[in-house]
Amino acid sequence: MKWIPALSKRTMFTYFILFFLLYLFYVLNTCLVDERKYTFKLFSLKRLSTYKSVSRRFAALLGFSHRRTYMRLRQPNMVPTKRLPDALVIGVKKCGTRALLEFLRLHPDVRAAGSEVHFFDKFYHKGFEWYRDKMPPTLEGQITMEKTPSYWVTRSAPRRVYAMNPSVKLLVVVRDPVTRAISDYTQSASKRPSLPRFEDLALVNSTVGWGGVWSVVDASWPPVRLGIYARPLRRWLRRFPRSRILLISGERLVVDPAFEMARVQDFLGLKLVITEKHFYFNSTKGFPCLLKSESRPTPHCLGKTKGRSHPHIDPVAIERLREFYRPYNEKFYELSGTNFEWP
Ligand SMILES: Nc1ncnc2c1ncn2[C@@H]1O[C@H](COP(=O)(O)OS(=O)(=O)O)[C@@H](OP(=O)(O)O)[C@H]1O
Repeated sequence: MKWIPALSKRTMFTYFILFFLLYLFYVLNTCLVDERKYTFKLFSLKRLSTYKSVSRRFAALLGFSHRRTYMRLRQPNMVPTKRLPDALVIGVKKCGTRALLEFLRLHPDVRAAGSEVHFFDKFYHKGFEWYRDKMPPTLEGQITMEKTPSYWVTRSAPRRVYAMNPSVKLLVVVRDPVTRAISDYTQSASKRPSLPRFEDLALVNSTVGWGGVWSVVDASWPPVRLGIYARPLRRWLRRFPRSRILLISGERLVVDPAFEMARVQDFLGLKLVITEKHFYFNSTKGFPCLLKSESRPTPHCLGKTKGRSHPHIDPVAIERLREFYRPYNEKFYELSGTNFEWP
């Protein structure tokens, strides 16, 4: 212990300062380590909010202040995390599912995967970890969402969705099945210009009893089959109560988006944020578009593939299709408890 008096006061003070700086450096690094990934975050002006929270943690670790804030930040749900969806847009193809999701994204409490994930139909074998990783990070109180219209007609989807979360909320956009079929056909024809006429695919010749030929609706053609909404709805209702499934009118989503979005926000338990002040009708496009918002600084419409002009269809074929769908629509109104009043 002889060496202690040998140290001058000045040397001891220098050592003290050095140790203190070392301690500060250690504490700062501890704060900068991402709690989930254990990687160091580099300083950048864009990360101002990160530094704000880091400074709070730093102060708290030093025992200065912000103790309560620090404790709050320590809770895992204050850090945005990827979660399995709380709500799904499960269908129906070509009924306005993209519009619904884009409108919902205006809500600060909604975070949705940008593209269709196709987990419950194509990638179920990849497991829930894979699915969760496709989701955007959300904060506690925010809703995680995804839309894949093909879930509606995937036979195993209701069981799989139920296995993920029996309390999940399901949204289904439906539209007059005749217009839906034409929209579906228009999309295919835009990719394959050599596609036969709609009328030739939707109607097939059938021989009737007395040897005559009569054209009947081809219910096996996917654009026609998909418009029989009663069958998939029955399958979903076997797993989920009607109160967990919201049916949205594709027609009203176009003529009165604010009204339909109020129903959606209510169903999802969100505060009413998306109102008529978010929309304007773009007469060139013939559809409602979005006014500038917090998330987008300029007004914008959905892309070119949404709201295409449809080819002229022979009114006789249209009438045949209407007759074909009528009993299925009635069944659908009965099951859903809503009369959509399609012609
Ligand atoms: N606001 C707005 N802007 C543009 N389009 C709108 C809008 N609201 C509803 N729609 C209708 O949405 C139809 C496309 O439906 P989906 O988004 O479900 O298509 S898809 O299944 O995802 O391919 C699309 O069908 P088409 O008109 O045949 O292109 C539109 O009729």
